[in-house]
Amino acid sequence: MAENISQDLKTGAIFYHRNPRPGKLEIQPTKPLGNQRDLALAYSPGVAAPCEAIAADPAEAANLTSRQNLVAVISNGTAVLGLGDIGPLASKPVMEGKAVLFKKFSGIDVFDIEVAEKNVDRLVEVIAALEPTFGGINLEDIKAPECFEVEERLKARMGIPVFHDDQHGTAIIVAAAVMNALELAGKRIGEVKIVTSGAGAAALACLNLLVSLGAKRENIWVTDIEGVVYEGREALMDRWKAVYAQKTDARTLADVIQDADIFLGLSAGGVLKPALLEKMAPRPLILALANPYPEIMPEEAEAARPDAMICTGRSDYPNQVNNVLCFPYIFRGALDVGATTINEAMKAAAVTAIAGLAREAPSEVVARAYGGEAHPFGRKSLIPSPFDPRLILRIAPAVAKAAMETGVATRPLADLDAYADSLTRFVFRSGFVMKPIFAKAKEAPKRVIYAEGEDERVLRAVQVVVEEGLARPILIGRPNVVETRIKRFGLSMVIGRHFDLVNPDDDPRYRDYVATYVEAAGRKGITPDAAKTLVRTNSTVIGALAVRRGDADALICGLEGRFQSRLKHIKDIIGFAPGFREMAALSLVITSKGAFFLADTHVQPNPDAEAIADMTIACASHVRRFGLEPKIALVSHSDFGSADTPSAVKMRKALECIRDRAPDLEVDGEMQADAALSAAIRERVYPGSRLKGEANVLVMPNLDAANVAFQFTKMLADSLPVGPILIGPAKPAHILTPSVTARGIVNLTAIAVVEAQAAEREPAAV
Ligand SMILES: NC(=O)C1=CN([C@@H]2O[C@H](COP(=O)(O)OP(=O)(O)OC[C@H]3O[C@@H](n4cnc5c(N)ncnc54)[C@H](OP(=O)(O)O)[C@@H]3O)[C@@H](O)[C@H]2O)C=CC1
Ligand SMILES: CC(=O)C(=O)O
Ligand SMILES: [Mg+2]
Repeated sequence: MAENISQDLKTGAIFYHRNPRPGKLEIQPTKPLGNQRDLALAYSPGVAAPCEAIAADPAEAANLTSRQNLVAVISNGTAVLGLGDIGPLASKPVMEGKAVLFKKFSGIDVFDIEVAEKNVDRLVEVIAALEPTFGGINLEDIKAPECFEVEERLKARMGIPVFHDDQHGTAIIVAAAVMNALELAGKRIGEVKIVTSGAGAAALACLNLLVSLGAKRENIWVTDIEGVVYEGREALMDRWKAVYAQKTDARTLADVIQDADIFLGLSAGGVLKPALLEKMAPRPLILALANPYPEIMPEEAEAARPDAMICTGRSDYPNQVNNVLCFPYIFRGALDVGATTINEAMKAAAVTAIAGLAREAPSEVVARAYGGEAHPFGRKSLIPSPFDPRLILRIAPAVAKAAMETGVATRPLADLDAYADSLTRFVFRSGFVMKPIFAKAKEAPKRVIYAEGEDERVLRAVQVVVEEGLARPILIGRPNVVETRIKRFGLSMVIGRHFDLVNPDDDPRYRDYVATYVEAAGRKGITPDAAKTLVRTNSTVIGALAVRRGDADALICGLEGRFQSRLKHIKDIIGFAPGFREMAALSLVITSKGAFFLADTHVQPNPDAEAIADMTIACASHVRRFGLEPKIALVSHSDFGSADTPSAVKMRKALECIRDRAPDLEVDGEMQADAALSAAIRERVYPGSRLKGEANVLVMPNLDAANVAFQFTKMLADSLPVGPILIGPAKPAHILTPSVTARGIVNLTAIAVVEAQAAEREPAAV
């Protein structure tokens, strides 16, 4: 079928695999190996200690080696995609590809193992002997019927999960699509007629799973290259296929497709002719899943049957049935509880989780992956997209729970909710650090007004805010525009029910807002006429006035335009919190090495020592809201008095002010950034610093330093930025930057709600 891949894609794929170095994988150590001692720990003689511990107690292998996170993807190359028996060496790019997907989607390490062996007995021996190395075995692209026997025998022999993905991964996704399609068509699984093209690994496994979910064997008609599988047929039969043999005179697909509700194609391209579709039952489900060229192209199927729901294996059409929707996550759940097998209950849990996710509102990541075109649940969105970041969050915990309930978990989890939360590390890297903020926000959600209520990122964020119960959103925007966009982006929130709307073209409070604006900013150059215009046209002004008047508890504005002009409106209208002479911005970067707060990244070009002290003390209370104890470094080019430049002197003076005003803060300076982040380096330049360990708050001498450090870390460390958190307004207000994502807006919303809660308790707290 390779001739059906475009020449452009072929050339691109060869280039991709060849450059900049051959293949798609490398192995990375996870422990340091920087000196003699590391060498002695990692290898001889130190390594003897973990060896002995495992010899004494094999369960220790899960604590002392990478085994519990290591899966073997094993093929003998006999049924590679739809390419057939191209041999183990030629299958290696597919197996390396699976390794990449395992790692990227669920953090699982994989050794791809291509075995030159077709004999079932010998293949089983080779694979069974690998048990000490791995936490699980993913069999791949081994042809039917041998694959059935290989898997059955390995499952019986091995104490770790053995999962032939072409069978069960495919079956799980197909079952989820079938459940959702039947729901939309108003049909019951026990009553539908299913016809297959293909009676191989994938097709038979799909049928077995559908039968376990309620499909009736007598309603299933199997066809393959020899035609209908009937009782008494001798050519190309095996005992797995024979299970579905019908007592019939029908011999071809055309003979059995009459009134079929489901066509399940797992065979070869082009075998389903449009004329046959006309015979199918109303609202049929067509699963044309041969790769890369389906049994029928979706355009042809749709032309013949406009009422059909259509799935293919391809990424360029809706409803892509691809086993990547499942294998990274079913193994994640299985490995995390030390499952000895992947059983029927675990598979059923995965089906339910996938089917359920398709019914949730589409996520921002999915919309971006599909150029803004994500379909809400319906005939074009029967199953989730492979890019849906929620797959791991839904599937892995469901699978882990099912493993525990059926007694196959050797390391059961004490707290499944905590486990589900921990999986956010694979998705939203802000997950852990933001967790306490989200939890606090949900306790007492506040009214947050969004100045750019028509913006796509804001609308997507507000959908999440509503679903997670973080705040009561108020959007500034025109009702018809907001409504149309909600529909276009496939969101489910409803004006008035889930959020409120301020229509800038027509709001009964217009006169009151103008009066408030004149009262707040009349002495700052805002004339009554200017106020009238701005209250109609400037959504930041409207939002800030709503916060000042108590119609909202916090403001989120920005995305596009100038930070400083928004800041001026906030200063003019909301004003300063008691004790503040200036505002400042605290930005958080979450990296693989930890979370670091930087100040002032956006507001004061060159703060004096007093202003540095003000912002440092204010930052400390913000950092505590994240459940973190602030460990603050006043950073500079100078290390504890090594230079007397004006900025070094300023930072030393700032330290004195802070020590006077907040003697208990763990803060020191001035110091270089490496001394801030490494206690060992700090100890060398100044033994006895009050700052211990690694700083988590770095206060910079000026805006250039802070902003450059922030942007540099954001880009080079592949980190996730949160903020900027505006410090110093009388009530919470934040200005988004152009690069913010919907997830970033959700984060800032939660922060604003927690600030509003604090401001309610203690007005000086913002
Ligand atoms: N979208 C997805 O997620 C997945 C798609 N697939 C695709 O499904 C197909 C089958 O894979 P798999 O089950 O692993 O392979 P197998 O080799 O185990 O099975 C192939 C089956 O298709 C039958 N077949 C082949 N050609 C025809 C034809 N012209 N008409 C009718 N039946 C035919 C074969 O019959 P016989 O044995 O008699 O030759 C056999 O029953 C491949 O195209 C593969 O890429 C597989 C897994 C996942
Ligand atoms: C997707 C897959 O596993 C196959 O086509 O074989
Ligand atoms: Mg495969």
